[in-house]
Amino acid sequence: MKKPIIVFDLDGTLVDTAPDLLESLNESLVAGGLSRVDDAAFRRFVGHGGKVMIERAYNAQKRILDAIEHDRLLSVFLDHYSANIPGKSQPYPGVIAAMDRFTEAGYLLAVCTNKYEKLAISLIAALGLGPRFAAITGPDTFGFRKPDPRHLTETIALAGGDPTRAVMIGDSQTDIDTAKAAGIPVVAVDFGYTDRHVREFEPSAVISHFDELTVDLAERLIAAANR
Ligand SMILES: O=C(O)COP(=O)(O)O
Ligand SMILES: [Mg+2]
Repeated sequence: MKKPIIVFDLDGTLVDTAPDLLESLNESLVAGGLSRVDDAAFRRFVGHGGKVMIERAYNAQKRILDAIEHDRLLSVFLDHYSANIPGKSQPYPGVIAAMDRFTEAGYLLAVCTNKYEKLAISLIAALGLGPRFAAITGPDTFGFRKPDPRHLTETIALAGGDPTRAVMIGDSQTDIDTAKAAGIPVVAVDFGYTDRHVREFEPSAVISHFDELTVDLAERLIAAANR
């Protein structure tokens, strides 16, 4: 029988990557002659990967970005980001203990992120978390990215998890929309990267600390989804 599975989003959910993403974004904006952005602005731009983040920062400064310049700045961003992994990034409080609880209860763990797969794998490895995950997938793993539900369903399949006993954990509208489209319950953390409160996107549950992510909560959400 396939195992139940918890699928984590990465940026803003599993790991607080904001200081490093912001630094690398600013590196690319300065390379393009734009002003640096602050942490609050960054939270409006993140969620769909580095390329969209740069595009949103450009739009906010009312500048036109052609395809060649976009690719050049994405390279600046990616080179800076990958050279600095893990930087100041840290797993959120309580997330390691939460992963231990689920592993002990027989769950698989996976990561489904809009960060490129290579960056996600190297960040997770640098934090010493790699062996915990049955799959780590990015937008380039299958060729579709959240909110396309196939990014989530294919991650579950790759990990060997049971799609009828799966829960997604995320911090943004992107994650909530993805899970809903896949028919999978979703727990939103309220400490991640979004400029609107996650409650507005109507997740199955909201938590403010990983201590609240119990096996009992996951089982209740799975039971409700299968009724
Ligand atoms: O890098 C991003 O824009 C989002 O990454 P996430 O899907 O792990 O939140
Ligand atoms: Mg996120």
